[in-house]
Amino acid sequence: MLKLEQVHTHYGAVEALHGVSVEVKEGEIVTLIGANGAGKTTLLMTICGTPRATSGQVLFEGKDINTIPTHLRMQQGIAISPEGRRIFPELTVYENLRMGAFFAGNAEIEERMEFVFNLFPRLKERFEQRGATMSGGEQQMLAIGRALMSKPRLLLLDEPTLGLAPMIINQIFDIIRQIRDRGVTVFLVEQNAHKALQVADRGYVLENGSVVLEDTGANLLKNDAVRKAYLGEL
Ligand SMILES: Nc1ncnc2c1ncn2[C@@H]1O[C@H](COP(=O)(O)OP(=O)(O)OP(=O)(O)O)[C@@H](O)[C@H]1O
Repeated sequence: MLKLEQVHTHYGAVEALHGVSVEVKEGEIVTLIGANGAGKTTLLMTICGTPRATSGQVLFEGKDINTIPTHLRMQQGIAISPEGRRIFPELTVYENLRMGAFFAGNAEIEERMEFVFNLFPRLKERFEQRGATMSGGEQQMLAIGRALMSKPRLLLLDEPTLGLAPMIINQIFDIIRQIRDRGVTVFLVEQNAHKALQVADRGYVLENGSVVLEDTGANLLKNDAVRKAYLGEL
């Protein structure tokens, strides 16, 4: 579904990704782990097109999307729940969700809203509440729900459990599984390596802008280098 081949991304003269190749197949949950500053957010944003890859290919369903602008990539079926959630604090839950389906007609919005409320009953209960007044976990649910409102085939999640309490973290991982089971492919960036690899079909380890390991989630959990650097074991 998604294939990055030898992708290089720069911020000005500084190269943040040094020839990264990553694949996400339809129906998978793929996890990307890595230390602070490794380039995880840059990788997700390169898929979205801000910034664009300076060389290499970003293929979505076989087509190179690197030359098309971000909003057209979204129209092709990619959505992101960004780092830090970036919900609209002054808007209500309902209004935030509508912003995620900007180009859809009313009937379609209702259908998508039902899909989101089914996954997140809490959002339905609070649909008139302003974003800013929601708890961290609720805001994260709203950010994921808003991304789902564009009816993506590929959902990119950037650190969805950052700063949340353990119980909420478990809920979010449970919801990620449910999203995949309902037909949306997931590419997940996480610092919470243990849970993120548990939920993953496959995973990648990014270090200093390069992929250094790739394997099934189960094998990465057993890998000595991963256990030492990312799981606090050994
Ligand atoms: N807008 C920017 N301008 C210049 N350099 C940037 C910019 N955004 C990120 N970088 C640099 O690119 C590198 C990768 O950053 P990135 O945010 O992708 O890492 P990350 O793995 O997501 O880290 P974190 O887990 O801390 O979010 C870092 O060296 C960072 O300083």
